Amino acid sequence: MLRNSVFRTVHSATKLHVTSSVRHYSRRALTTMAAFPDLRMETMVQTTTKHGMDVIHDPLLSKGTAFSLSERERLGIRGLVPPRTQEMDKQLQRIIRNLRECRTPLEKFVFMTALQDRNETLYYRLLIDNLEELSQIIYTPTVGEACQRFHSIYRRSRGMYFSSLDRGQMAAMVHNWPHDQVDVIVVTDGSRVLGLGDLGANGMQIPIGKLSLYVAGGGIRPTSILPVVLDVGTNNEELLNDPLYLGMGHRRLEGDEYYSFVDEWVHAIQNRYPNALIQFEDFQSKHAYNLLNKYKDKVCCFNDDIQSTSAVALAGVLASLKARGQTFENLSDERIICVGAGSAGVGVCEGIIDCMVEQGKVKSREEAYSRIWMLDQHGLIGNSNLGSEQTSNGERAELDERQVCYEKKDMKDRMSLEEVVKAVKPTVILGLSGAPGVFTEGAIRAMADGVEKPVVFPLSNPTRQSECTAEQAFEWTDGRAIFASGSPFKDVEYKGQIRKVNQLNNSNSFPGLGLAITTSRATRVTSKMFMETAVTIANMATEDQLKQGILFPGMGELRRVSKEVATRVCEVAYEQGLARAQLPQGSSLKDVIEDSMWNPEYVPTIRIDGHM
Ligand SMILES: O=C([O-])CC(=O)C(=O)O
Ligand SMILES: [Mg+2]
Repeated sequence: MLRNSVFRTVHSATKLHVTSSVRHYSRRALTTMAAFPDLRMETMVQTTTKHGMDVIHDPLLSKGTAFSLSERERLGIRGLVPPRTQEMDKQLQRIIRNLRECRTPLEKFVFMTALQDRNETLYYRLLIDNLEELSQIIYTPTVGEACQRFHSIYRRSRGMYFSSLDRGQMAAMVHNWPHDQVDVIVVTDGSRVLGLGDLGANGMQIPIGKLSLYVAGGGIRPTSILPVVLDVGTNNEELLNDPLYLGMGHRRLEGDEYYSFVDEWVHAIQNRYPNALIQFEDFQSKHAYNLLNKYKDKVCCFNDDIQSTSAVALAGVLASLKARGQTFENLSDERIICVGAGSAGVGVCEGIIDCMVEQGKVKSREEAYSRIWMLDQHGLIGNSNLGSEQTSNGERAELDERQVCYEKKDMKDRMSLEEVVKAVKPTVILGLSGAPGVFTEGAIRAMADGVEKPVVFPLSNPTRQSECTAEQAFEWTDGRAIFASGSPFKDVEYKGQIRKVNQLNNSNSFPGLGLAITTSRATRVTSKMFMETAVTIANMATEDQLKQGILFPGMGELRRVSKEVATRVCEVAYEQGLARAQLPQGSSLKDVIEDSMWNPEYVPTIRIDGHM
């Protein structure tokens, strides 16, 4: 099958389809290929200048025991691997057997990392074929533990680190990355890793995990991704005092120093990879919005925690409307409580407000704000002139301009969740607090007293940080809840009946977005793209699934979800005049998207000399 439309015209004369690693293809190489029996016409090939052990030890080239005899001959690896050539299915059998012998999720994580470091094709095949199970290892929740233990389990480098030692050097340093084409970069400063707080340079596992899903779910090429940590220090005392910690041993840069550091990095990246999509990930709230606002109109970038979380949460609420026998237009009639007023909480609520305003059923943005009650760690953002409940969480810092919009003038400040629930009778409760257990039994039972089908979405990650468990949600609502969580839970048996859980995670959104940006070569990421992502995801479940409480396809169908999302986002990119790629004539957008997705399979490797 044709993999990359860019090469369609270049190679149509030779009827030869090549992988994107092949940039320049000489007549000599073509003649050489014809001389080898495993290279048929109508096949894809990859080329390398490497030889011998260097091929075996390059995870992007290695096929382990799957090199054919003629490949072994021409790559100089005859005798360097066991004699029997094994097909990928046999390799997978061995890998799965070994994986099953790992006792803990963290052991599985280390095992998966080792596989990725040996043979990326096999790693992605295994991941795609077992996404439901293995996303829980390489992504949330296990990736959280892997970050906490990063400096203990560290084996081999992956990605790039830019530290406070590198100021003034970044424009040169980016050229150390070995690939000329980079489509997607995920960058973190490790300051708010999932709901686990400041983990400094240990946060590297997050960009690596996210990018694995870009490849597995969104079909981005493994050579075109770049995981990055901006090591601006850490304020985590435990890490600062740990001699094995691998990041910079000083406190975080702040203020101008911090922003000029990030600025230098963005410029360096723009210089070498002007077309790359930059995903800001797990930045603490105080910087997340500032960085997004600074770069979103200048650079092709977005903030995953603000914008993807917002898209999937909106998708969840919209799909839940259908599951409750209503339509998307009923969004403005919802009464929504959001627990968590950080960048994720505010981002999610802004997405919902944007959608209410776009639908035109509210008269003003202010009216839309009145549908959402926001709580932070101190309680409701209410009116302190009406009195204020004391909490044990110290003083509340001054609210920022985004949080202030949610202030409820007619309610006492700092009311507890349970009090707010009793006063408001919410239809939806969202958790973006990173605070495990804040959805208390009293609050959820009170919610279930007020509505027939309470929508309960504890979205904090990893699983241990979830605002409540799936079991609790069903127990406390007499099995009536519509449930979605950020990290995976198992379906729940309630009074002999199965209650369905949904995983409502950013991963439903970002791989498809990346695929769309890469295919269309869009120059910017817009809020319209996220809103359409939400609507696309919300339309994916069938009537039958909605009746069972399934709001959208699970992680196992990430490739299908990403394809749908990418198709719609691509359309938006063209509608908004942001796309630069010329689409091939006569193909549907969906086919172009499908064709551009990388699929892990072994293709014949040929050796070329470095001068071709
Ligand atoms: O990584 C995830 O599972 C979702 C996310 O971005 C976060 O919780 O920060
Ligand atoms: Mg995140």
